[in-house]
Amino acid sequence: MKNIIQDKWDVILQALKNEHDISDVSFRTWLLPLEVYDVKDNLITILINDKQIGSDSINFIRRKYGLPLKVAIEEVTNKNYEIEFILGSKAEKLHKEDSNTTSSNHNNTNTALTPTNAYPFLNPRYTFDTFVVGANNNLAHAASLAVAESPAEVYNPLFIYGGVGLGKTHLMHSIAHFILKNNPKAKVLYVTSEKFTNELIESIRNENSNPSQFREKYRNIDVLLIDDIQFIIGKESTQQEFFHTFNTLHESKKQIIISSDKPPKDIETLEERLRSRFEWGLTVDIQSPDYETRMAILKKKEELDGLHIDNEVMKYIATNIKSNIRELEGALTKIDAYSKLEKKEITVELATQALKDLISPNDKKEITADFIAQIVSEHFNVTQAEMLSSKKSRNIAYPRQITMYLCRKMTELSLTDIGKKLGNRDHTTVLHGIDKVTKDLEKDQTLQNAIEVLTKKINPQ
Ligand SMILES: Nc1ncnc2c1ncn2[C@@H]1O[C@H](COP(=O)(O)OP(=O)(O)OP(=O)(O)O)[C@@H](O)[C@H]1O
Repeated sequence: MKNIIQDKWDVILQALKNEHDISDVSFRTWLLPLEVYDVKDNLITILINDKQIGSDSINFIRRKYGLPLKVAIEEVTNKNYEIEFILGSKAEKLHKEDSNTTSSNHNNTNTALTPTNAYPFLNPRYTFDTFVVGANNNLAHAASLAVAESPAEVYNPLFIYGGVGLGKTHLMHSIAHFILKNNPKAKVLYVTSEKFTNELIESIRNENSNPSQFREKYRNIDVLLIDDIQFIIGKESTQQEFFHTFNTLHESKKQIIISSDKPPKDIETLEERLRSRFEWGLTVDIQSPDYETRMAILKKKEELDGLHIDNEVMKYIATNIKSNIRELEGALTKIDAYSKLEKKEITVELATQALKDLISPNDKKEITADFIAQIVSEHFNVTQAEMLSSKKSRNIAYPRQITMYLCRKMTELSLTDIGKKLGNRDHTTVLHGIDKVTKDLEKDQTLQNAIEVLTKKINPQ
């Protein structure tokens, strides 16, 4: 038989949401999955589904939502209850004895971040709202959201790892957006470790610039998100500088979020002192998505891009592209472009034709010019359309030349073929581009770093 709390549970949650202006994603992640497990006298036991959000979430939910939930219950029922949270996985073992370990240790202090200017570069599309949660990433998602709601209070640092193109950057940008939305004055800095390295090199090399400017920039922020940390590995001076940045921020209770392709223990050349610091907080992983999640991601992308693609075609893509979400999304874009170019309706047959380079029968993926162009354009924040256009401004022409260089190095394509793929350019233009990049590489360390990062992203083995 249902009790009054269970009867009114939806009303209680809604009251809580409205009262505290809780975002939809936070509501969906933390509150909707809560279940009333038991009500005895004035003690309500609430079940947390730790399979979905991880057992660490119990402390976060207790701290962040314990008191507001208690108040909402009192408002709706006119009765004062104590509440206690338990993990779903431990529920069977529960001794239902009276306990006062409820929200009494709850701490509702609101730590507003120091108001200063925010200056991140963030992709507006990478938010929690556009992030599809599945079994492969639910723990990473929950931990990211907890950090976004309570920076420097829960997991510090938060270390997110996973294979190429599985959503690490998307999650990091989501955290930054969320924090800035709550507090537009927070100083949030998102950088790739490559950029961190380049800026450090620049500050050491450039006589006019003062190394302390570099330090000031990195140590006077509220939240540092550093993406693809694996690329500073092996660079001793960068590791050393990062170590000091980390310590300064951590000591002054600033949030640090790090992403990598491997967990700290598997990064061979990582200095021991950094490794142990990375493990101070919480380490979460993102795995390859299962079929249902792949379908959900494709549907989300279809909706966001305003495409209309037949379900059978979606199934074809989701069945055949398994391990990389970037490729999954790229496939959808490619099919759409192919159908426009050929002026044909999108069918499974057309999809098979359009994706023949991506989906080969023995599942051995070819590195294509399209894929290289996609990775390079993401890296330099230009669109693929701009890359293929006739624009000659340096910020577009240089990534284009880098694409030419990488196509030459990483594929079997001829100069003529590369030119065709990159907006129908002739082979002398391609040759010129490749020569330029080759020459620059001899002396430009920033470019060397970029090529190293791009090569690893294109071909992770
Ligand atoms: N769960 C998800 N829901 C929706 N889109 C996703 C999801 N995961 C990844 N994506 C999309 O897949 C693409 C690649 O993701 P992202 O760049 O975040 O991967 P990454 O793990 O940082 O890759 P890399 O290791 O190459 O840096 C992005 O366009 C991102 O929006």
